[in-house]
Amino acid sequence: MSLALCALSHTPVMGVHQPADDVVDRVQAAIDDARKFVVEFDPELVVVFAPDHYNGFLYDLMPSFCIGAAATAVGDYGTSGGPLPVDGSAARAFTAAALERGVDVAFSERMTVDHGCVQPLDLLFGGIDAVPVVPVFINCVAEPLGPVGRARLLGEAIGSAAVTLDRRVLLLGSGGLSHDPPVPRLAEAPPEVAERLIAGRNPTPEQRAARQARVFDAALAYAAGTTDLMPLNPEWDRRFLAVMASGDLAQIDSWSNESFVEQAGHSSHEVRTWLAAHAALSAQGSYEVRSSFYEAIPEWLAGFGVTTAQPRRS
Ligand SMILES: O=C(O)CCC(=O)/C=C/C=C(\O)C(=O)O
Ligand SMILES: [Fe+2]
Repeated sequence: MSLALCALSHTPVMGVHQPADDVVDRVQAAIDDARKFVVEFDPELVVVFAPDHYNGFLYDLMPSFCIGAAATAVGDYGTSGGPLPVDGSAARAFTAAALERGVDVAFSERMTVDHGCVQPLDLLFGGIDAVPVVPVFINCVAEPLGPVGRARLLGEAIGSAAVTLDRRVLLLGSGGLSHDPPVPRLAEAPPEVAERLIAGRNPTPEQRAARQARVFDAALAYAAGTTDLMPLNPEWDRRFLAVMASGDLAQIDSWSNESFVEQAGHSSHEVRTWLAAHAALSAQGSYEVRSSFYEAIPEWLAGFGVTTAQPRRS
């Protein structure tokens, strides 16, 4: 058995509204390097820690965490759609391990995932059907959220089960870093949006197109400095990346939910997926960061990071 990690940001705007060519080139080089790392590791299973953006998980039933034994991707923002090759027995084993350790995960035999889960698979594997996966949903948008440390305990539990498999397991974290995209919030939503956040599954193609256009427009306005979306926070991002690289992940337990929003934007909670992936990697002992890319990219509405890591070699 062996574990490896790749954590990277996702953004719906990638390829739609591009930053300067040199920025795109640097991101592409970082993704190409991460892909090379993944190909060399040759995972037999990929655990994807990912948020959802009101496509699979809505307020009619919103868990903090959910492990999928079967899953389908909605194919939003140009990402791959359709059934994922989920390893159901591994998903059930991870669920049992989490419950055994007191992490009350939900479990789904019919999970729906969106670009948060699929974009990294598309970028690293060229699609969703290359390697068996276990999708692990972490609620990062639908307040109220639990304490950030719960994601660390989830990752530790899943990692403790993953190391017992006689397989090469890639731990994939998707999201962040600092960013404040126009994801609706129930507390402030007008009635028709609130209804969508509660029970708005399977939008029509026109409804989905309108939602996506709204995000693209917000990205253009954000890059032009004409929105009230919160600024990216490179200092906060680099501090977070340093905590992940340190291996001393428990220190982030003291980061309050309010501080995430105040300092790094509402969707900075997506870094819970990075935290869970690093915590899972730590189940195999101390680890080392192999590569770390970071750049604040306003055109993509995100502090954009790509990290690869592996167990520390003696
Ligand atoms: O319901 C909606 O309008 C959701 C909007 C949306 O999907 C935004 C996604 C943004 C990210 O995934 C991101 O920047 O992390
Ligand atoms: Fe997101």
